[in-house]
Amino acid sequence: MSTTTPPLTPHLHASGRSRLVAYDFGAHLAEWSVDGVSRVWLSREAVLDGSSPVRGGVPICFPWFAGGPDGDLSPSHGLVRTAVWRPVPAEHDEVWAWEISSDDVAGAPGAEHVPGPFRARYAVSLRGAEGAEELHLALRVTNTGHRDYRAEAALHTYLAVEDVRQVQILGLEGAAYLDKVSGRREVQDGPIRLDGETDRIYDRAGPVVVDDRAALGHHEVRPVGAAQTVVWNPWDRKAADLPDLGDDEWLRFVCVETAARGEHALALAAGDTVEIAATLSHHHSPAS
Ligand SMILES: O=P(O)(O)OC[C@H]1O[C@H](O)[C@H](O)[C@@H](O)[C@@H]1O
Repeated sequence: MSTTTPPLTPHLHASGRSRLVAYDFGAHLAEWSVDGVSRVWLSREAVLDGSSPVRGGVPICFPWFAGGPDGDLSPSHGLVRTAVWRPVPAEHDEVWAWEISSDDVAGAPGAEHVPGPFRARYAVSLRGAEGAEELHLALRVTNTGHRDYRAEAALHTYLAVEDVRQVQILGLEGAAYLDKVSGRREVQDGPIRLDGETDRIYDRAGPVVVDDRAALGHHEVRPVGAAQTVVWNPWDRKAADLPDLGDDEWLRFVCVETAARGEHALALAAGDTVEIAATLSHHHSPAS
């Protein structure tokens, strides 16, 4: 008997200069390219059969980030990342939209850690401002229960870069952050330059500019509704432990994540709806 898992069925969309690929699994936007060049990065070793999370694109983390407030929850980044979302009609400039609720994940591993009943809607939109292509990602969460609770969330964006060692990240100068590699709290001194494993939770939302100097271009991430920015790259040694990352692929991305975790988790009063969103754009020429 064969144990091969069939590949996920992709949604494909092309308009203007943009091309998008997404899956119902995790409501995962896997790729965004403009004029054939990746802007949102996908690992060439990404597992695309639903047996594990997709490495790259924009994983949705909810209702906890990483291992949650105390670091002991699984699956990592919450259980909607590996759940199949229901496509729902797109509105306005949306390309795709999906929904998922706590009922949909009842019984899934980790369901016992869900802080309360919820309904989530996620939409991917393409917006063009003066010929520039912009990608807009919005996660809206409703507390469908009768009790207030808090939940963590993140849009875990993998930005494609030419060489992460030459990138500088602007917009977080002077921001306090938790360095998850050293375990220390620090304050960002000047632009961020990466020179080793980087896993930091900044207590500041963007806008953030990723100056990809080797590619003579820059990304912009403009978040709404979340107070934090996570910057992550595993670097060579940690990358070698990740089976879904090809050799040297760690050079080709930096994650700049729009996040609400820990004391900045989303406050969901009974019946309330909150949204976290991020708009991504890319421009040629270095950031000034
Ligand atoms: O390997 P994953 O579960 O996709 O997580 C990848 C990374 O996500 C975030 O950036 C976290 O801050 C990191 O600690 C984690 O290693």
